Amino acid sequence: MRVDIENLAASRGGRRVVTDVSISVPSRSVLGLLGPNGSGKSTLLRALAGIDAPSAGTVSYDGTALTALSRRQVAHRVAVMTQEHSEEFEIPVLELVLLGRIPHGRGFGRDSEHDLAVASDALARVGASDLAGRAFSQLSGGERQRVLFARALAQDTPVLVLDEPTNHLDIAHQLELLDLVRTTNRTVLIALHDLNLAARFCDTIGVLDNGHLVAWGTPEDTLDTDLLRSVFGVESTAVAHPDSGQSHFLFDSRVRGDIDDIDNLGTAQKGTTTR
Ligand SMILES: Nc1ncnc2c1ncn2[C@@H]1O[C@H](COP(=O)(O)OP(=O)(O)OP(=O)(O)O)[C@@H](O)[C@H]1O
Repeated sequence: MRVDIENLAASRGGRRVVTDVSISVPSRSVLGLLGPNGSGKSTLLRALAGIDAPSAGTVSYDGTALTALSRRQVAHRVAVMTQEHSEEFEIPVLELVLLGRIPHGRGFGRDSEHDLAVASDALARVGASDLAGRAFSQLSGGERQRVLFARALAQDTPVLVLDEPTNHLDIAHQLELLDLVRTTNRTVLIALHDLNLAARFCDTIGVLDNGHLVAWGTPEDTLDTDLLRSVFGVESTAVAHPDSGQSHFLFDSRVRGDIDDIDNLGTAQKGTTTR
């Protein structure tokens, strides 16, 4: 399913925090959103998933504006994994994953064999079958993240919106989840902080800075040391991966003078006298 974003603006708390974003995301491709803290990634994703109405512009799925669809129709098209989730879910993990089936069913307690099979399969795909009977509230941060990803998969939608789905995961589970994202055959809109993983797993990268889309294209065309300096305020070195040849960024330092206190701390810890 194609996702078109045209001249989108979005607000949080009555303040406009995303301005004039236009991107077209082809069906079954992965768009990675990058940007510093507070640059508007979550706000943009909320608008793309129909959680918040945009303050200007449109989001359409295969040519139909999200605002023209009912909540149920939206739930058939997009599954969302946001950063906010209740820590208080006392229900067992399998029940939580089954909540992803609600748009397909007729109500609570009416899960079919098919729903159970889809939910169990989703848990297996994230390597969390052993957690099925555990209370969600008693899981670790990374376990919760994998279970919530399983719920999104179980919703069985052509579009997935994922807001930093890997931030609690160990490296093996980060790679596993992003492998699933790549091979899931859906249109995926994903916010990430790890630039190297984003470059490896996303077809297209969009870089937000202070609510503006400042770069958009393939990872190779988009990410370079100048952009990382101007948007993230870091000095970096690009090296080619010995096998794939793909650029990999080594982060050297904050741009000098950007945060003096941190610079001073870093210098003191390294025991150097140069600044
Ligand atoms: N519920 C809210 N009410 C008011 N302002 C908000 C709210 N949520 C976010 N904001 C503000 O909107 C701006 C964009 O926040 P957003 O969460 O979209 O950024 P982000 O790029 O996802 O950040 P991060 O990388 O830290 O998750 C920030 O200035 C933030 O303080």
